[in-house]
Amino acid sequence: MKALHFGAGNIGRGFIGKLLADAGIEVVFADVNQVVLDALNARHEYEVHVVGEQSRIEIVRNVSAVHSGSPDVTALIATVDLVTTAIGPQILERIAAGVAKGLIQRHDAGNARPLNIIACENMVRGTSQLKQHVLNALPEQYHDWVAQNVGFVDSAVDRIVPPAQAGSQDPLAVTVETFSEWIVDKTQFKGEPPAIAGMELTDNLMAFVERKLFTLNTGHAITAYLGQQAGHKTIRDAILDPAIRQVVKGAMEESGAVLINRYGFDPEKHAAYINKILQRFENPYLHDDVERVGRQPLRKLSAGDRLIKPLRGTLEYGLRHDNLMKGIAAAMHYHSEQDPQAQEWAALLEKSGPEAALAQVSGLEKDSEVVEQVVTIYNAMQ
Ligand SMILES: NC(=O)c1ccc[n+]([C@@H]2O[C@H](COP(=O)([O-])OP(=O)(O)OC[C@H]3O[C@@H](n4cnc5c(N)ncnc54)[C@H](O)[C@@H]3O)[C@@H](O)[C@H]2O)c1
Ligand SMILES: O=P(O)(O)OC[C@@H](O)[C@@H](O)[C@H](O)[C@H](O)CO
Repeated sequence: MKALHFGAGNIGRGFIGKLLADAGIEVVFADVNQVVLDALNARHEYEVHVVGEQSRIEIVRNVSAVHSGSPDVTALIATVDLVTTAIGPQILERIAAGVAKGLIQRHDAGNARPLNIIACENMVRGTSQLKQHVLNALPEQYHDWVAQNVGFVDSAVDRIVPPAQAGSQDPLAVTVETFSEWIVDKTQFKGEPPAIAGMELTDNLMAFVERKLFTLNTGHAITAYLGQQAGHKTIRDAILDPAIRQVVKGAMEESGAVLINRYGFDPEKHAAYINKILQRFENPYLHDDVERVGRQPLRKLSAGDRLIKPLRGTLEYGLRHDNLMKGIAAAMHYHSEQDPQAQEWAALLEKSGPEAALAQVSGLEKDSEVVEQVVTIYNAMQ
C-alpha cells in the first residue's frame, strides 16, 4: 500500500506519517520546504524522539518526498491508495487544484481502486472542507466518478508535537509526547478502511472532534494567551502558574459542560479527560512555546473554533462562561512579530476598537452583553 501525505511538518513527520510507515505503508511526503524534501530524499528515514516517563527513539523508514506543486503529485494521486494532510486549515484550499488534477488523471487512466483522503487538521470536519475545495476545482463531468470512487474521511487528531528545539541541526528531527489519538469517520470510507494501528474508527466522529478541539485546544490556547501576558515562554511554565491553571481548568470545565449537554458524555470521565490534558501540558520533556500554541489568533477567535464555539454553547444552554471570557480577552492581547494574523489582528483592533474587532472576527453580536463583558475584561488586562 502507498500513501501521499501533504505536510512533512511536526504532526506530519511526528504522527501521521509515522503511523502510516509503522503500518508498512510506503509514504511519500509532499511539502514546499526544500530543505526537508532534500533531507527526506537523501536519507529515506528519520528519527522520532518519543518523550515521557520512558523516552525512546523510533526510526521511520521507507519514506520519500516530492514538491507539493510538482507534477509528481498529480501522478501520485492517480495511483496511491491513501492521501492524508497535516498542513494547516488555511492551506487546504491551496492544495485542492493539485488534488483535482490528480483525480482527473486517475479517472482517465481507468484506476477504479478506491482512494481515501483524510485531512488531519485541528478543525471540525476539515476533510469535508477540502472536498468542497476539490469539487470547486474539478470539472462537473468528474463529480459522479469522485462520488463513487473517492472517500473523503473526516478525522480528529491529537498529539502534542512542538517544533524541534532551537539548536538541532537535523531538519527532520521531531520530538513528540507519548500520547496519541487519531479517530476517523468509518462511514465515509470507500472500500475497506485500511488497517493502521493507532487509527481508530468511529461512527460518531463529531463527538470526538468537538471533545478534542473544545477541551484540549481550548485549554491549550488559553494557557498560551494568559501565559504570554504573564511573561511565560512555554506552555509548561504557564500551566504551572496557579492563577493561569485555575482559569484554564475552569474554561475546560465550562466548555465540558456544553459537551456533556450536547453529547451526553459521562461527567466523571470528562473530568478525568481534563486532568489528563493538564498533565500533558505540564510535560517536562517537551519544550512548547506559547507563541506556537497561540499562533493564528484570527483563526482561533473565529466562530467555529476553540474559544468562541464553546462560549456560544454556554450561551445556548445558559451555562457559566467566566473563564472562557477571560481566555478570549487574553487572546485579544496576543502579539507576535512572526505571525501575520497577529499583525492583522493588531491593525484591526487599532482601526475598529475592541468591540467591533471582536464582533467582526468571532461573529458575536457587536452590542451583545457577552461582547461588552469580554471587552471589559480585556480593558482591565491592559
Ligand atoms: N503540532 C501539533 O501539536 C498538532 C497536533 C494536532 C494537530 N495539528 C494540526 O496539524 C496541522 C499541521 O500542524 P503542524 O504543527 O504540523 O505544522 P507545521 O508548520 O509543523 O507543518 C506544516 C507543514 O506543511 C507544509 N506546507 C505548507 N504549505 C504546503 C503546501 N502547499 N503543500 C504541502 N505542504 C505544505 C509546511 O512546509 C510544513 O512542513 C495543523 O492543522 C495543526 O493544527 C498539530
Ligand atoms: O495547531 P493549532 O494552531 O490549531 O493549535 C495549537 C496547539 O493547540 C495544537 O497544535 C496542539 O498541540 C494539538 O492540537 C495537540 O493535539
